[in-house]
Parts: sequence; C-alpha cells; structure tokens
Amino acid sequence: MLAFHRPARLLSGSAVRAFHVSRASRLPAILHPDLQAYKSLREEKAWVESSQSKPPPTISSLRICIVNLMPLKESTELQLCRMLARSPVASDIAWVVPNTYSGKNSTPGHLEKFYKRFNEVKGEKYDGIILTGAPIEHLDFEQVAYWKELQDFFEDVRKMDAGILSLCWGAMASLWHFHGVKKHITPRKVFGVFDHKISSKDRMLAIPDHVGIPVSRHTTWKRDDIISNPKLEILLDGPEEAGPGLVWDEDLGHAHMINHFEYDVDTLDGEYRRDLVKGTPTGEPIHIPNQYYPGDDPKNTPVLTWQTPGQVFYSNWLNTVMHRKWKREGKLS
Ligand SMILES: CC(=O)SCCNC(=O)CCNC(=O)[C@H](O)C(C)(C)COP(=O)(O)OP(=O)(O)OC[C@H]1O[C@@H](n2cnc3c(N)ncnc32)[C@H](O)[C@@H]1OP(=O)(O)O
Repeated sequence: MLAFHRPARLLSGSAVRAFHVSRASRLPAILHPDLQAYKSLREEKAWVESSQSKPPPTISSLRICIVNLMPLKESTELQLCRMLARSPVASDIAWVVPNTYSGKNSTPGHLEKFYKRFNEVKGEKYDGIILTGAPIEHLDFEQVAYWKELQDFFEDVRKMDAGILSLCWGAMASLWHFHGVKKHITPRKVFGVFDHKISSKDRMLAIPDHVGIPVSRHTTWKRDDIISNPKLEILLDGPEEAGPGLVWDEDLGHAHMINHFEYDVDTLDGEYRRDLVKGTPTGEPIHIPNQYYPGDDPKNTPVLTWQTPGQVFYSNWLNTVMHRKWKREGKLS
C-alpha cells in the first residue's frame, strides 16, 4: 500500500524491505495452530508461529484484530494472513465477529474455537483493525443485523486510536459511519481486474503508477462525495466504472480499500462460475470478468498480476499502524 503518511524513515525502510523475500527481512504472523491458514502458510514457507508458543513481542510487533464478516471464513483467513505473514512486522492476530453474528455459512464450531465476540474484546487495545467485506451490499446499512454493534465497535476503535484497514463492504460501512459517504448501486456488477492509478508517489511507496486490482461488487462510491471532504484523500483511483479504490483518512489513520488485493488468482473465477450457476442478486446478465482471463476467454487460466503490489500495500499499511503506535507511545519525536 501506501506510505499513507509522509515518507518517514520508518516507512521508507520497511516498504523497501517488503520487496526482499528472505525470511530475515520479515517477522511472523501469530496464529492458532489448528487454523487451516496456519497449516497452508507453513506449506507455502510463509512465516507463521503458533499462538500457543508465542514468541515474545518485539519493538516490531503489532496486535491486529480482524473482524471477518465474509461467509467463507477459511478462504479469507488464508488470504489475509498470507499478506500479514509476508510483511516486515510481527502480527499477533485476534479474530472477531459481532455478538449477534450467526455465520450461517461457517463450518460448525469454527467461530466458537477461533473467534471472539465484540463483547469479549471490549476494553482490549489493538494497534490495527482489519474489517472485511460481506455479501450484504444490497442492504441499507441500517438493515444489517449487526449494524448498531458495528457502529459501537467503530467508536471503540476511534477511542483506542487504532489504524483501520477496511475492505469492500467494510470500507463502505466505515466511510458511511465516519464520514457519511454513501454507497451507490452500480448499473451492473463491477467485476474483474481494473487498472488503478496512484495519486501520490510519496504516499504510495513502491506501488507502480498503474496497478490492476480485483474488483467484485454491485455498489460504489461517488468521487465527488470523497473529493468534497477535506479529511479524505483518494490514493488509488479506478476507471469510471470502478470508481475510487482506496481512500485515506490521515487524521484517523484509516485506509478504506473497496477492492481486493488479497484475492487468490482463482477467486474471481470461482465467483464467475458461481454466478453462472446461481445468477446474481439483481438477475442481470453475467459478464466475463474485466481483464482477467487471457484473451477474455474463460477457458484460459488467469494470471496473478496483483500479488506483489498487493503485498507492498499490506506491508505499507502495517507500517502506518506501527508509525501511529510508536507516536502514541512517545517513541517518535
Ligand atoms: C461487497 C463485498 O464486500 S464483496 C465480499 C463478498 N463476497 C463473497 O462473500 C464471495 C463469496 N460468497 C459467496 O459465494 C456467497 O455469499 C455464498 C455462496 C457464501 C452464500 O451465498 P447465498 O446463499 O446467496 O447467501 P446467504 O443467504 O448465505 O447470505 C450471505 C450472507 O449474508 C448474510 N446476511 C443476509 N442478510 C443479512 C442481514 N440482514 N444482516 C446481516 N447479514 C446478512 C448472511 O448471514 C450470510 O453471511 P454469513 O454466512 O457470514 O452469515
């Protein structure tokens, strides 16, 4: 991501390190050893450590809370942990859902074993929060069963001065809560890989000027609603169809990312084939994902083009969280 802050020495050093793949330049993600993500990442040779034999916190350790509202929990856990495990900081990860969240598509027992509820983490201090998407963008926010709880959680996060990285529906929910920015239904599903332009090289350290990012949604932000708010800055801007991709709030240290750097190479393929079978909620014709299959032919295997910039994006976000933490703790002048 981004050196959302000015390119201070901490940020530039870490962003550069993110390009080096040796283990020495990274620190682990700390996970429950029974999570599938722990096992898969070990096989991938990413650095994960067991939460049951936790390495002692270092100056480069962060407490990260992931509010995972995605129905397919294990996929999202793996995708997000992959990004955190390849970064230059150690992330001690807590998984959290709202008190009233049922997780109707979750494996039975999964939430009980690996997740905490909002009421169980009340009073905890996290350095960074990741809030995922959820397939509920067709609902008004107030129709979401756990909306009131989420709003209370947002206010707790504001008090703990933690950085937020909000994703897709989570980004829409955050911008609505903190800034009153509305989401709007798009004429058709925005689906595929869309070219985004970075708006500031200083704030987007080591991200290419143009970067393709996976997008899958039926809603968007209006650019004018963001530009007219002096507290918000668009850091990644997509074409008209996709709209702004990443919005940064310097005061609160929040990054609102409406698209999906963390997606696997075949995630959009899976959604496309699911839509062909099940249809979309709006009943619209299913179109081939934009700039995804070589030759726009679904028989061809898609190519993973967003992983490296996506990795830098997540590392940079962690750096902004670290920077905020060190400032809070008086470690920076
Ligand atoms: C916009 C974004 O953020 S993109 C991210 C979302 N993308 C994805 O989740 C991709 C993968 N998802 C899928 O393929 C599908 O959602 C499936 C196959 C898992 C389930 O699809 P369906 O059977 O059509 O939907 P289903 O009726 O199970 O409801 C989907 C979710 O909406 C939730 N939901 C529905 N109504 C409400 C409501 N009023 N308040 C809160 N949650 C609601 C359901 O609880 C369920 O979430 P959960 O499994 O986390 O509990």
